[in-house]
Amino acid sequence: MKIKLEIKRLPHGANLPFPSYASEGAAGMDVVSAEDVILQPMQRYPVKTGFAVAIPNGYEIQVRARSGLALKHGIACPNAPGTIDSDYRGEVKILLINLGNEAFEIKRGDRIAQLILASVTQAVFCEVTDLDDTQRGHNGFGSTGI
Ligand SMILES: O=c1ccn([C@H]2C[C@H](O)[C@@H](COP(=O)(O)OP(=O)(O)OP(=O)(O)O)O2)c(=O)[nH]1
Ligand SMILES: [Mg+2]
Repeated sequence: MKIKLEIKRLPHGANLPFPSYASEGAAGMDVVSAEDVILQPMQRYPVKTGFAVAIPNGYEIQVRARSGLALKHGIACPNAPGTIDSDYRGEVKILLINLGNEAFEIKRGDRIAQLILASVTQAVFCEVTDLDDTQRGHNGFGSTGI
């Protein structure tokens, strides 16, 4: 089953493909840049996509790096995974960082990241004075060994 997502093209997104799955079973929709950018080593930049979306209640979009760009050029999402809230109506931007040693050139239309539609359950805190006992208790951060 596929969830319908409303998408609005912005003027600078003219003629660009909307995010799409590169294979039948892909988890992420590849998203393309709406601008030419040169990302210097260690530089962060919010890359324009040229569209805005209205995500249904109960869902979010996660922005994740593309593994190929990460492996070959060190292109990562510093906020990984980026979060697009269901009530956000602004332009979707892809926050990238160049962790490589060389400048990385992005051309308008290049696939720069992938978008994953994911369900979200909101929580409400309910304060208590004591939590139930468990075998793990306070042990964490490698307490079970490597
Ligand atoms: O990679 C991203 C991450 C966020 N956003 C947009 C959509 C998201 O709904 C909004 C806020 O993101 P987030 O909650 O991660 O950032 P914040 O620093 O908490 O900002 P805010 O105070 O606006 O929630 O910014 C993007 O376009 N791309
Ligand atoms: Mg926030």
